[in-house]
Amino acid sequence: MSLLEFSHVSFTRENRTIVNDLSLSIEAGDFLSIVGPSGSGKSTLLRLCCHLISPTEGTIRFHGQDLMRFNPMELRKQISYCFQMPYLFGDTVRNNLEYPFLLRNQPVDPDRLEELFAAFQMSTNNLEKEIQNLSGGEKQRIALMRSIVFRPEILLLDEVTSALDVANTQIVEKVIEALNQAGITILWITHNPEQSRKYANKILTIDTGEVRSLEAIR
Ligand SMILES: Nc1ncnc2c1ncn2[C@@H]1O[C@H](COP(=O)(O)OP(=O)(O)OP(=O)(O)O)[C@@H](O)[C@H]1O
Repeated sequence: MSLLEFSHVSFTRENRTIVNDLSLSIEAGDFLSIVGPSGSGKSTLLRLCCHLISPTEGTIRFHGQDLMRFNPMELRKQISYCFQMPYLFGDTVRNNLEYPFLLRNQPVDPDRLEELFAAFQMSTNNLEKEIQNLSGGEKQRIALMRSIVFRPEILLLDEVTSALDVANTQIVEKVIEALNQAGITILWITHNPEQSRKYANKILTIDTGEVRSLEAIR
């Protein structure tokens, strides 16, 4: 059984088909790069994966069960989505990184937060920084940290290095590679052709909402 399976999925809005009859199987441990022109439906595909939107037609199965039947809040603990435009809330970085613990009624684990900052080669002093004072690249990394405080089963990444310099892009790539090596399934939208081939075992090319190719490269 595939971990996540799309069969004949379409998504239509305002008489426009954004995803068209898409079928795709994602296996546990896959590292899938998603590429394709702007507006081809890549983000829409990720939104479908964690039930931020529902298919107009077709079925998505997670562990063999209809994704629409999972409680969306519970589902998003297992399938975590890191948005293209980092969405941070509250006043400080700490508010954002403590939120996943609150959601699970668990005490905040300072060691886990330290471990995350160490992985991203950032100082824990950033915890007290105000969101409005963060750079675009800092926001991107804090949003990514928040998505992985608790390791999800599937991590959905939407151009998460677009605001980062070369050095920080490499740091983030290594974090993501390590997560995949630890068994987390990754679906990663990237516009960078080199990045798309560096770590992935499969490359999905979509265009006008349809699968153009699914290439196994490892
Ligand atoms: N809920 C919606 N209602 C109407 N149009 C939508 C909706 N969601 C997406 N679209 C449109 O569908 C198309 C595909 O959008 P999507 O964000 O999935 O593309 P993308 O491949 O991720 O693009 P980019 O690479 O530029 O981020 C776009 O033209 C977008 O405006």
